[in-house]
Amino acid sequence: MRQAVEAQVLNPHCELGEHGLRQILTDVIQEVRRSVNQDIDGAEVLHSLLNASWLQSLLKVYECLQRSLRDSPAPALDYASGLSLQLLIDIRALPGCSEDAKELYGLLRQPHLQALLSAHDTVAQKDYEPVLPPMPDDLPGDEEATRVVCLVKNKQPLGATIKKNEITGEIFIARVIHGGLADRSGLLHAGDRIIEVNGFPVDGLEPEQVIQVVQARSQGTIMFKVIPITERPVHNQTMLYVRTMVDYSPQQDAAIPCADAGMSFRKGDVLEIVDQTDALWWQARKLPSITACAGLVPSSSLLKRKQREVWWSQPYHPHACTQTLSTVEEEEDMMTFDEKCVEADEEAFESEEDDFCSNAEGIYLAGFRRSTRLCRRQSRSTTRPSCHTRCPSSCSNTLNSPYEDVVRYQRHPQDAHRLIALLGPSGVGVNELRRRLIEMNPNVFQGAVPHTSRAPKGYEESGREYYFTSRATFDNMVYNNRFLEYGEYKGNLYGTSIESARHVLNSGKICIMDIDPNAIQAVRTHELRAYIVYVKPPSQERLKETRQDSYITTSYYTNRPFKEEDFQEMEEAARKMESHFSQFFDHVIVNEELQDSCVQLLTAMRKAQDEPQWVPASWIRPTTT
Ligand SMILES: Nc1ncnc2c1ncn2[C@@H]1O[C@H](COP(=O)(O)OP(=O)(O)OP(=O)(O)O)[C@@H](O)[C@H]1O
Repeated sequence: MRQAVEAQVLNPHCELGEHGLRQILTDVIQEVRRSVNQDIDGAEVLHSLLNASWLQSLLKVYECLQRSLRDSPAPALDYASGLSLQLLIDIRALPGCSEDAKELYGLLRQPHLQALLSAHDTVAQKDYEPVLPPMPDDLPGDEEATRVVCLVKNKQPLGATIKKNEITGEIFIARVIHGGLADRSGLLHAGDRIIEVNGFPVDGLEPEQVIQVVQARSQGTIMFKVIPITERPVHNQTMLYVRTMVDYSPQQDAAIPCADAGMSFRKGDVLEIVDQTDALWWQARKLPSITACAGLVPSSSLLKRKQREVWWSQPYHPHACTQTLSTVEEEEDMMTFDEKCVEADEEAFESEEDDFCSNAEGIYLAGFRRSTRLCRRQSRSTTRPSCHTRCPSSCSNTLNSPYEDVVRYQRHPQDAHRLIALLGPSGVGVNELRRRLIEMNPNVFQGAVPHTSRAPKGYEESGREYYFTSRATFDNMVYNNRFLEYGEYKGNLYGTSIESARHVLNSGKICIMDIDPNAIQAVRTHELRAYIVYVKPPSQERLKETRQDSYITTSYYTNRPFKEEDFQEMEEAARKMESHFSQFFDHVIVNEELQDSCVQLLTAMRKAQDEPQWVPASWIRPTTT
């Protein structure tokens, strides 16, 4: 009896159709998922859910079902359309019929009424019930021991992997993919033993042969006879969201149980981990998710292991680890049911150009010092670093872990603003954009005032152009990890301190800084909650067109127009920056037209402060390491 009921549930004729209950349920799930992803205020979610039209429809369906269960309505007759036909014949045969009879004749002939009566008869005769495939004759007497599961396959994969017990030759379901057909049926589980597929006994077959049997029917009903696993493990899955720190391609991973069930990702993608039961292979969805079906991804420990292996094999290409993922021993015998699957001297600069400029209202654009920028550039061009960054305690963890735990975060209007950190290859326009933004909105944006060990000039004021400190004090601040980044240029020390950024944020303004990529980790902290904007150069052609009247800051005393090789250098530097750090970019602006880029930057700023964003979980739940 139970087998028959399960088989009925899976039969396509029993479904309510594309726009029926199933569709409503799918909409509900999507809607709830969207709301959860948005992480908006709980009351708001509840209110919109309760008001939603799909929920009303669902409740109506539920009430009708309840009423029908309670009243068990029985049809007065199940041949209403036949009766109406008889009536039509009788009325037509009447010698002189009344106006009422004529009206009744006209009504009964209406196609809508005939369709209604026909539908009535179908329901009354229970003609809608599924036509099941005949039950196998040789079902064992012990009804509980086996289960017959009919799945209606509509070109989509079945979403399960299988494995063979090499000693007994028995075939088992290895895993069921979340959201796949098998999972949605709720009738197949990891550990179930498959006895037959479409009437073919599968014991002793190779997994590939089982797959061939399944593939023989790409559409329609597929019948499995299984012995359900006796004790299904109970897993209390916690919702986990991660940002990927590496690229992954299942097609290049020989160890994945089933490449077709795998999910590729690029660094920076946010994944929802829906299943962590397997220590090696997790199931995940990429956000924002458009498919309900999850995919296999390596677990954190497995991915770390893969990274280490590549590190050892290619010690001079630290970032190649993410491209060639290979060796890990796996369930060799794992197969899927699916298609193909088997499981400068600053003085000179300053006198020449107002690098440190103030506008008519006396707005000081701190942090634009050429010396700091040149010190950074010098650091990049020499093997001996002259520019250093602070590494917070969580930094090494983030760098080592292929997945960073993230949560949805929206800044509370009363909280300090998030720091905005701009970065990009030298010459792309980071400082130009920052300068324009501050000049346009001096009450909203402000730079962090840098520190220097050099002596102040006559017109300079400490805390305005720079914080002037002695070398010993500067060294002490370095020792105490108080700089986000610092470096030496022409014998003087320059740096931006955490306190300086904090000072701007505490004043209620948005602190906007340009940083070296190596300082990303230093600003991605619980306190500063940096929003990283990467300024990307456009194509070489567009660079040539847009930078015709622009001047590059060189390490010499004068600026000069851009040359072809500057653009090439910029492109190369951008490529490297993206390949090493793109996972940390919250927003990317391709700096073609300055005006457009400014607007884009302003929009990004607003989003960063006012809209929910994925941020490291440690910002919300700070660790005490
Ligand atoms: N979209 C653009 N169109 C035309 N010129 C631009 C554009 N963006 C920036 N520039 C110009 O390019 C030059 C270099 O820009 P900027 O000084 O901002 O570079 P940067 O990214 O800060 O690099 P660095 O820190 O090495 O100086 C400036 O003259 C600036 O006005």
